[in-house]
Amino acid sequence: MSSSLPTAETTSTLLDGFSLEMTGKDIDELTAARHVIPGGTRINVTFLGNEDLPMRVAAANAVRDAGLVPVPHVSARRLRSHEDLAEFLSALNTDRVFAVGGDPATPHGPFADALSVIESGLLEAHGVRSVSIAGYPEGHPDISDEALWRALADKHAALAERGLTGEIITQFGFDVDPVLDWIAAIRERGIDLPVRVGVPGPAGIRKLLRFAARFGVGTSASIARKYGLSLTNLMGTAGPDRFLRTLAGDYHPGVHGTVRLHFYTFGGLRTTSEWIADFRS
Ligand SMILES: NC(=O)C1=CN([C@@H]2O[C@H](COP(=O)(O)OP(=O)(O)OC[C@H]3O[C@@H](n4cnc5c(N)ncnc54)[C@H](O)[C@@H]3O)[C@@H](O)[C@H]2O)C=CC1
Ligand SMILES: Nc1nc(=O)c2c([nH]1)NC[C@@H]1CN(c3ccc(C(=O)N[C@@H](CCC(=O)O)C(=O)O)cc3)CN21
Repeated sequence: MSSSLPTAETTSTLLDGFSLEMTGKDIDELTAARHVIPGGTRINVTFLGNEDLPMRVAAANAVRDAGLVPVPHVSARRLRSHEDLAEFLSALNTDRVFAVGGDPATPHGPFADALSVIESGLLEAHGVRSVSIAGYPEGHPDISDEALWRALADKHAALAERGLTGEIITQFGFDVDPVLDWIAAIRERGIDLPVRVGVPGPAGIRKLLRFAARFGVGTSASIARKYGLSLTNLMGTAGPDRFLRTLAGDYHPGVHGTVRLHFYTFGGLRTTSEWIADFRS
């Protein structure tokens, strides 16, 4: 892909409609960040092992009370039963969710993958109208590319059959090239869902490398250099400015279709929100 220089306009357009992510423990962060987050911004709320239902519902309600749009995660493998899912959805009272497989190596209940949550019918039965699904430009450490491609096609078809709108949220990464190559590949496979490119929010280099290692995200020396991650000065911080400029420069609507941004905040919802406000100004 020929790298072209991004204009301020293409970079700003790319940032339109960006979404953020928080965990159930980040409500104070949300309150602190509220003044720099545009009204109506979507905020994904994680579904992690160290959170419980009341925490997840409280976080989603805090997002709504702040005039923002919660997108609660539903981690298939962490659900203990159909009732567990039904109880969660009725407590959330949300019209959109992010349905994701979940990190447990073995499912805690009847759902082994996001497709089975979609096919349960429980989402639309509880008022959900839009379902985000996960995407892996760089593959997944424990799942074959073939399984990921098949699951993506099955989820895309299942959403269409059920009249549910959707989008794809990609795993964060530090290298734009595999992201745009992957988006071009899904378009060739007829998957036209909007793609929210996962972007690491600004954070300490040590923290970025720790989460990259935890989630199987590539941080080779060449990728680190491209991103501006110094692997020697681990005391420093790094933001996604180069990543976003490269993405804006190499993005072609005719090839890649609708692309937006999803910022993973790693506990830094306020830092990320302020960084985005500065980057846009
Ligand atoms: N923001 C987030 O929370 C994100 C989480 N993930 C993680 O990526 C993995 C896959 O998620 P999806 O793309 O929604 O997959 P999926 O639910 O569509 O499943 C795709 C295929 O991988 C298998 N699979 C799913 N999770 C697995 C796991 N933890 N270990 C082994 N096999 C698994 C499924 O059985 C299925 O065959 C999950 O572990 C998920 O937690 C990925 C991206 C972002
Ligand atoms: N495979 C996979 N599983 C995931 O759960 C996952 C991904 N990928 N991709 C990116 C997002 C980011 N995720 C997370 C998970 C936990 C924290 C977390 O523990 N945050 C702490 C503070 C962070 C710190 O300071 O270390 C918090 O309190 O929010 C953050 C992001 C979950 N996500």
